[in-house]
Amino acid sequence: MATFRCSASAPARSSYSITLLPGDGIGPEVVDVAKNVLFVAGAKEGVELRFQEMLMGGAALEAVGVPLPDETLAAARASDGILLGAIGGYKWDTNEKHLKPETGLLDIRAGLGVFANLRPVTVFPQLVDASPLKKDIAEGVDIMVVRELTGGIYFGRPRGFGTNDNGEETGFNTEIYSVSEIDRIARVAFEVARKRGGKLCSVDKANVLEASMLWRKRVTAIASEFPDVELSHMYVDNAAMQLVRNPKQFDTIVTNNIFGDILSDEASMITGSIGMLSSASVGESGPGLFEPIHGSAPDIAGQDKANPIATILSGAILLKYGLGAENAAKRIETAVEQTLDNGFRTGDIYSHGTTLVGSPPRLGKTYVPDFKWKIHDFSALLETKATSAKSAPFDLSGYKWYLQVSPMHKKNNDETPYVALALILWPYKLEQGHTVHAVFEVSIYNHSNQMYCGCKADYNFDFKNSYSKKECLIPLQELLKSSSFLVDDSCVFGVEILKIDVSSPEKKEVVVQHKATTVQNFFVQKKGFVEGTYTWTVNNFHELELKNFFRSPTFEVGGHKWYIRMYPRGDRCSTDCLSLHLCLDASNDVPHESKNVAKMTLSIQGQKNGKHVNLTTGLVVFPGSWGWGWPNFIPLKIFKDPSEGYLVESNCIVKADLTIVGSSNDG
Ligand SMILES: NC(=O)C1=CN([C@@H]2O[C@H](COP(=O)(O)OP(=O)(O)OC[C@H]3O[C@@H](n4cnc5c(N)ncnc54)[C@H](O)[C@@H]3O)[C@@H](O)[C@H]2O)C=CC1
Ligand SMILES: CC(C)CC(=O)C(=O)O
Repeated sequence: MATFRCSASAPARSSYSITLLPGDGIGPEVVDVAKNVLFVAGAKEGVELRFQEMLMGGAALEAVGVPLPDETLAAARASDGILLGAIGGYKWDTNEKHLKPETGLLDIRAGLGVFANLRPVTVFPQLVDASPLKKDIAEGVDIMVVRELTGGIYFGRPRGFGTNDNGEETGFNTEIYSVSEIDRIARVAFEVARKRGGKLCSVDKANVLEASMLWRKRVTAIASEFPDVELSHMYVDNAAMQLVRNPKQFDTIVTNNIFGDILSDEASMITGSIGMLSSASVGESGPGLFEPIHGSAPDIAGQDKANPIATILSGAILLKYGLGAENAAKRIETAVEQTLDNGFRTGDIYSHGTTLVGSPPRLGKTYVPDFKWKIHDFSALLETKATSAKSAPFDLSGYKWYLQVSPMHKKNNDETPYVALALILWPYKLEQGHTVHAVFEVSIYNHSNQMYCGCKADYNFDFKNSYSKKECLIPLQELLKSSSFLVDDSCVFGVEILKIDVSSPEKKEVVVQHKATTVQNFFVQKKGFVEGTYTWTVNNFHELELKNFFRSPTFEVGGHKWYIRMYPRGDRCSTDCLSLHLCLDASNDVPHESKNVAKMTLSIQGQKNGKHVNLTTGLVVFPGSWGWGWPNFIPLKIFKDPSEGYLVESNCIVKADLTIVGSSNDG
């Protein structure tokens, strides 16, 4: 007799509503990823998923003052399935019980009547090395923990704080189970065990606790309904030990609420990380609640470190058991396996020789951007070894902006190259003392779900800080292997500027003018880059030093005439540095339709020890452009220090290396 709802038997439909409860900490990060995965898997199998995000936990406390708003419970009840991230955080740890995020979680479980919590503990062969247990112990482990979820000590009454006979403060809880509560979870567990290896181990503390004594009595009684399942009993302290000594002895475990909570966290480590364990909570009727077993992990929240697999797999069980959409679920399971096969790992499951990736929650859905930049022949861009490429400028709200892509950007302490984007504000229009605070989204187009996805960022631009921080979007290897982002060796990047605040002596607010989208194409030359080098020896620096700037003779590379401009005391954007720019000669006629894209390196040669100062950037030759360079090329103190060898007597040597890597046009 099946006593829990499994909608594999529900009538197949093609459209379902899913309630998302992102919650707190890493909850929104992992739910965002899982949502995208669910969307794509569903779409590929003709299953339309309509998502509705509701408040819960600390997020709900902040917004409406309660951890489980009535609307959230109502929306969850009315939907076909619920995907929950995690709740909780330091901020609410000392709140009164009814104002704790955890109370919201207990209330939704009770409110939905999801008394049976199924937690699969499966060691992926690819992750055996990530397990802290020896390979021969961890390999092949496949356990199902069936945890009772709406009874026991988490809900039992009386509970509270009091005073004992000595006048001392006390805290107390009640571990209580009724026969019907035990019988129904036992039946679920026997059903589950019957479909698996046919072995059920009931875990309790019947040597001490009355609630456990009743538990053992009833589980034994229910066993008579399942003669094909072999039942054993184990005390919880022994079970905790056996799980690390010999986990393969277990097939299905059934236990109460608190023991299930603790033992499944322990068991998760056999698989490598708590970030791997999904769960399904089901009741006799109504939608199921699907959630990773981990909490909100405030220690890593917002740091791009969360492992989203537990939530992604919770999404897969939602599809399979919640909606009966087996094929879409299978797609997700296969995708997880392929990701692991391809060697991608978040930090919690990282092992030597694999590729460390951040959880990609940063790739949340973004607006369709103001500025779209399509890079054709992306792999050829990598061959140029360009550290970055810059778009031609686009105009917005009275300023000139650029997008910069760095295809191999490395974060601190992380060897993984990422494709990163930065927004650049052309600084020369900014007055001293003006700061432009821009809130923006940088994104990459996902061809699979036809969405731009990326992350939100903000930056205070001023005339000395014209490049925003580089925002890592996706590991380069992941981009190269994906069919979602890279199509025909092309990918599309974007930036949407959401808000601009200018603080200046006459403080003004700028209304972001969302005009027609600007589109640019960047065609990377597949081979045969045009290259040129020019060396300029300045013989009389001390004489020229009195000028604001001076220039080299003209030289020609790639059909353009160039010269180098030096500001011996720095340009208006520099701070005690020598400024160096590469400029286009006025006689250039730059065509409107297609502009050259180049990589340039300027260097000042070390004449004593061969230690040169080199700086490299990408540039686009567009009508009206006159130069590119660095206000702070080298501090004047170092440049003029005779021991450094950059200025010898009054001589210095400047070199320009130019490579035309492609062309750009307006799309
Ligand atoms: N279902 C839920 O929403 C649960 C919520 N909580 C709440 O979460 C908060 C933190 O509790 P903790 O005891 O620290 O447990 P936790 O599960 O949030 O974190 C324990 C450890 O595991 C790591 N971890 C967890 N999930 C991870 C993931 N996906 N990827 C990589 N590492 C991960 C964390 O960084 C931390 O070091 C508390 O407020 C607690 O009440 C705890 C357990 C369950
Ligand atoms: C946060 C608690 C309410 C529950 C818990 O730890 C869990 O169910 O994993």
